[in-house]
Amino acid sequence: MDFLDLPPLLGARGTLRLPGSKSISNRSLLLAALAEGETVIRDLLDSDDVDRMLEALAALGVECAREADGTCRVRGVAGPFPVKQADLFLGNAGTAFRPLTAALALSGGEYRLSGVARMHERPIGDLVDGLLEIGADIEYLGNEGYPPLAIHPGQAAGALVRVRGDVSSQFLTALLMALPLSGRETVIEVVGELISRPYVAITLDLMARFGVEVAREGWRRFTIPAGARYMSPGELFVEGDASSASYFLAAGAMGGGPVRVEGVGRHSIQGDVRFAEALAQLGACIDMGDNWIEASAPEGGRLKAFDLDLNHIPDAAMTLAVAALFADGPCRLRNIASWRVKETDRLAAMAIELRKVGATVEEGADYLYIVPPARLRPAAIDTYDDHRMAMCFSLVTLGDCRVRINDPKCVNKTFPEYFRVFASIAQPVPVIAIDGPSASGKGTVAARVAAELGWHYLDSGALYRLVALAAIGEDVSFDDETEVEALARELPVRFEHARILLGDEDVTDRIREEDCSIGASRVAVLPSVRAALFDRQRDFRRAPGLVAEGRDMGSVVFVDAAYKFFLTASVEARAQRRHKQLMDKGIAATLHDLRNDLQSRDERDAARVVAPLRQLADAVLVETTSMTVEEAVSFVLENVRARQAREVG
Ligand SMILES: Nc1ncnc2c1ncn2[C@@H]1O[C@H](COP(=O)(O)OP(=O)(O)OP(=O)(O)O)[C@@H](O)[C@H]1O
Ligand SMILES: Nc1ccn([C@@H]2O[C@H](COP(=O)(O)O)[C@@H](O)[C@H]2O)c(=O)n1
Repeated sequence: MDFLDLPPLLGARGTLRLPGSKSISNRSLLLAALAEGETVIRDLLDSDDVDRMLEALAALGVECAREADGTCRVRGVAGPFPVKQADLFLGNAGTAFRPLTAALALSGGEYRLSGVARMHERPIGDLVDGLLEIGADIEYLGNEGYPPLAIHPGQAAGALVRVRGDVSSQFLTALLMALPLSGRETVIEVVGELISRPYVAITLDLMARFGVEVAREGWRRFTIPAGARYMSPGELFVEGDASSASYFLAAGAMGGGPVRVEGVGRHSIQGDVRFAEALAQLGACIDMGDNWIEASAPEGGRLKAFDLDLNHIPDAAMTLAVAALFADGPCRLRNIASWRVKETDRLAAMAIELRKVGATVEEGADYLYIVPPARLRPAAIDTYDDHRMAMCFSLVTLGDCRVRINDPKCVNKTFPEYFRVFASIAQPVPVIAIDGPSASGKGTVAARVAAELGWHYLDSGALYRLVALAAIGEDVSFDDETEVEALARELPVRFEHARILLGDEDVTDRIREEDCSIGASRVAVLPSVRAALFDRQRDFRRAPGLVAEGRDMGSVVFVDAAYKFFLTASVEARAQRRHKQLMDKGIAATLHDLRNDLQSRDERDAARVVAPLRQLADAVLVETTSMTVEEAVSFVLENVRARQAREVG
């Protein structure tokens, strides 16, 4: 499975431009298609769901020309679709499937509508029932109440249509947008409590811009006037997506901030801008202009625990489920039953994935109760082909916690550039990677640099030495990959200050002995052993920073390290250093043997297929043959500080 590893973050700050709103993009396209005249839609979202709508409109005889700058010119057909037969595939785009079902039911043709497997699990029966009531002819091609559908020419022209409002507000939206095609006055009565009202408000607002004013009595009764016809407004700007804004605003609130999103603001027609109000209730500092919103952390640093009814912002509410991980107590998200019929069963999916990172979660029929963990746990997050799951869980990284996002391309549904934009505001926990051959002094230098900066320190070679020691203890051959890998995965190691414990035994000095040095370089050639130690090494990356030394720190384990060094010295100098080191510890060794041992270990490290020792193009060379330890440490520190100063400047 394709995945994306995101590093732990120190914080988030910056400014970004949001992609266009999915809800506005797909509604505008359909209204422009049904309208008289050409509509120039600016800042149209470029994503999978919009592509499905554009493909469908093209198949139905509507000319849509999309330009590189996000402008789309739509030549309206001034009424029902001219193409009277079409087979449409609509992926998992609810904003295309539901409105097109209604519009095609009133277009007098033969149509088939299908989608991906999940689309066929998402109910549409309430909308179909409403359309049947006014004389449409619609057939279920699979399960009763669900897509795929066949639409036959019908006599859809009733004066009163009833539709349930408590499953999806898109059913009402679909009827509202399609019924002007009948030309008659039609009343829509909502049965049950209407959920997600702000989305219906977007529909009404856009219909009005296309010349159709709907009379509304509360949220129960809507009247479309007789003779209503859509007229192009000429030009229409798509606002930035307020649901997409939620991830960045939450990042600002959880990661210090400020993070500013441009493209939505106080005049937005999207209900999800009210996510900013919810964040403010959690203590975040929110500022808002006509076309931007900015979020920063609460004064006290930590978000407040919350208990909120989130029916009005069902999509952005998912972001609050992840924000709950950062709250100062248990949180309750209420009235979110509609999550169950979205791209996936979001209530179940969210509960499962929140538990993976350490939260205690109670999943109710229409609520989540989330108890944040004392410390977040790294995890591989499954995304269920749901863009919002992927985007939400990227925020876990703000808890000083790495995270793997499985199937990250699911964000293409609404925000193909999400991870690139997220990286532009993210401040990863910095890593200094120091690689080099044996006895070059990288351990000594790395430990001192870490102490000087107050950062964590990783001696990755110690892990390979520990595996070798465990193999010796269990009488396992260094070449037995399966057995050695099992030892590496289970290694009961603890790093306590300067001591290393294997089980309860202090092995700090033992692993430096000759048999462990040779054993380490033998087990290090085994790919599955390296894989088994991979995450263990990455777990050392914690705020405020990490200095990691070894052979593949910059090339494999911390590829994104901000600072990479290759520390080396002549073989002669290294043999002498090691000799002195051993003499000081009272361990006998000859220079000749040490020299041979170093050379053979280096050759093995450089020749292996996986993660060979080599100097990377982006690593700074530190040639220490004629340097003191202090000089080598200063060189690294000065180089890092100079680059930090350049980055700040
Ligand atoms: N300029 C120098 N830079 C770093 N270490 C030096 C230098 N000069 C002498 N040394 C000494 O070299 C010895 C070997 O250093 P160290 O154990 O840090 O190397 P290493 O590269 O981590 O080795 P290994 O890969 O085998 O663990 C230490 O005793 C250290 O004090
Ligand atoms: N990132 C690393 C670190 C070490 N190794 C192997 O382990 C041996 C012991 O390492 P020391 O740094 O303690 O000398 C070393 O010879 C390497 O074979 C590695 O592969 N990758």
